[in-house]
Amino acid sequence: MSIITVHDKQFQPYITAADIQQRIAQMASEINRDLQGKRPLFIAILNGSFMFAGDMFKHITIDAEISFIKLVSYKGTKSTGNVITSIGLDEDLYGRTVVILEDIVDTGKTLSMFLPQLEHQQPEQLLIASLLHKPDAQTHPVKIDYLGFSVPNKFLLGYGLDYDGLGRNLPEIYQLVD
Ligand SMILES: O=P(O)(O)OC[C@H]1O[C@H](OP(=O)(O)OP(=O)(O)O)[C@H](O)[C@@H]1O
Ligand code: HPA
Repeated sequence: MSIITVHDKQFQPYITAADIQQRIAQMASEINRDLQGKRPLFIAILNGSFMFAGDMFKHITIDAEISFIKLVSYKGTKSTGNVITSIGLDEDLYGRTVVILEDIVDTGKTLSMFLPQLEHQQPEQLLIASLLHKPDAQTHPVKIDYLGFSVPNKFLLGYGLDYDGLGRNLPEIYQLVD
């Protein structure tokens, strides 16, 4: 692995494909152990989580379902501010064990705005699995139940994460060179 250029910026190798795969297998085995008999519904948040979700789900050996949703942000009223809603969620979450699959929790804003909408449907359990977390960037509290890697507050690329549309196809994760 070496330094790559995407658009106008340089990125250096940060997490190898092998390390990502190994960590995901460990996360999946924790989930298999914890959620045995619960028939969890995994909800993957597009676009970024598509690779993580696919690789994670291959390691899930208990009965489980998966659904993919896209979050849409729009301007609410003066009192509600910006609102995040989802498209593509057809399942009824009432009484279900739900596991959200995210590629990254950065500021935490996306999930902290969206999770109350899921909680409103009264799932039995609402769990978060995120491949990456930037604790130093977080401004909105989000409790992550299954975490792949805690990372510094630097822009990342690859394995689903993009820089202006490019780089999602990289099998490893790169860090912006500053
Ligand atoms: O914790 P936050 O600061 O809210 O950032 C995390 C969110 O940002 C990314 O999505 P993005 O909105 O870039 O869309 P994408 O998945 O389509 O790239 C990522 O997939 C998370 O959903
Ligand atoms: O570090 C990042 N890289 C790409 N997309 C992102 N979305 C939130 N954080 C990031």
